[in-house]
Amino acid sequence: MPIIMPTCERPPQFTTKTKAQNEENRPLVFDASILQFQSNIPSEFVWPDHEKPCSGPPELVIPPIDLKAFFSGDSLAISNAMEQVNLACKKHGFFLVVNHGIDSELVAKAHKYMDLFFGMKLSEKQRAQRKIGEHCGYASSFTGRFSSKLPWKETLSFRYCADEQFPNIVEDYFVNVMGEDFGQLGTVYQEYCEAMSNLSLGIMELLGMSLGVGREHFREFFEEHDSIMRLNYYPICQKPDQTLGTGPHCDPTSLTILHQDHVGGLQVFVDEKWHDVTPNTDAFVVNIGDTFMALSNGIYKSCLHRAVVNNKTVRKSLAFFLSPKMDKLVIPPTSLVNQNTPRLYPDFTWSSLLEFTQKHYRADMKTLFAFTEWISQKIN
Ligand SMILES: C=C1C[C@]23C[C@H]1CC[C@H]2[C@]1(C)CCC[C@@](C)(C(=O)O)[C@H]1[C@@H]3C(=O)O
Ligand SMILES: O=C(O)CCC(=O)C(=O)O
Ligand SMILES: [Fe+2]
Repeated sequence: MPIIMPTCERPPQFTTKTKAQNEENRPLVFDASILQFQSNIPSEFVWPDHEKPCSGPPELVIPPIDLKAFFSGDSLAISNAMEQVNLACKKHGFFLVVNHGIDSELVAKAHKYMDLFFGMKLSEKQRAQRKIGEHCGYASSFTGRFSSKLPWKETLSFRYCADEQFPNIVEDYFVNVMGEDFGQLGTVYQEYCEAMSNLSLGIMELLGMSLGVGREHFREFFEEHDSIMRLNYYPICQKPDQTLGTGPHCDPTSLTILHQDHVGGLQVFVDEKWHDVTPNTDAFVVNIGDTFMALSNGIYKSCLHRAVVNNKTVRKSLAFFLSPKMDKLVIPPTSLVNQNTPRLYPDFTWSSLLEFTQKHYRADMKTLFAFTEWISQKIN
């Protein structure tokens, strides 16, 4: 059965189809289990020359932050961690954390169950198919959402709420969407999200101290967070220099805690060039997102990053996107706003920014700028 065919009906906003792509009006399907063996890749997956992966990028070398030392109460360790975070977040919004206390067995199980889920037949995975305009569910390269610059990846995204009203939200998601047989898988990701929730609130203490607004400020802001867990699965690609696993972007969310496997592929844009982030399976990658950049009144930068693929092996990453309650107003602490640093962004809710990225704009490196333009036009 032919795997990649011209795209079918025109989803709103995201599709800039040419007539040729619609002539056959046949469904575009990204079935990685077959596509990865095709020597050429379809034009929809070929990125423009200026965005294609570059050969031999330098490695980003930054000292990991030792969280165990920070939480030990040792004043020197605390000031070191605050300084490291402050420098990194003011420059590129990216840092690594080690001695984080997350059970390595739990991380290993989370990766193992990704192999199980994404190794299923496409029709099985499509039982969790993500609907247009929604951010949860299974997506295979967003074929129904975008029509060019398609990412070479499959994803499964689901919600995690740190709210006792939803004590088993992840387990329930898997059982309700995929069936009772997926209960164990749901339990592992429930535990993983709980661990990510604790870790991200701990990092919020460090960020608050490093910005001089106190340990509790951002921890309290995110106490009842409504976050997104995303499993990224990057199939082997025969033409890895033609495409991208995830295009260049800043995460619209607040804080991303990412675990990449041993394969490597994450790149961060620093000093005007792309840098490889060498895999370190004992570390978590942490990056500032657009919403936290607004919360810090632009002092901390939303990290510009992307993911490349390869022709040898599958790559996987686990991304936890910390986000505030949907209706919570994103307003920086008053101490970060003064004559020298006036307000950079308008008040907004996370739900409005999320909706913007899901229904009106493909998140990239200019999302927050485009969003502020969009809401100012809506007001005027
Ligand atoms: C709120 C979100 C939208 C995306 C997933 C989370 C945080 C990162 C965003 C994303 C990964 C940025 C690049 C484009 C995107 C479409 C993707 O490649 O997956 C974005 C996600 C999304 O809109 O589904
Ligand atoms: O897979 C990676 O290393 C990066 C993925 C990413 O940036 C994302 O999902 O937002
Ligand atoms: Fe990202």
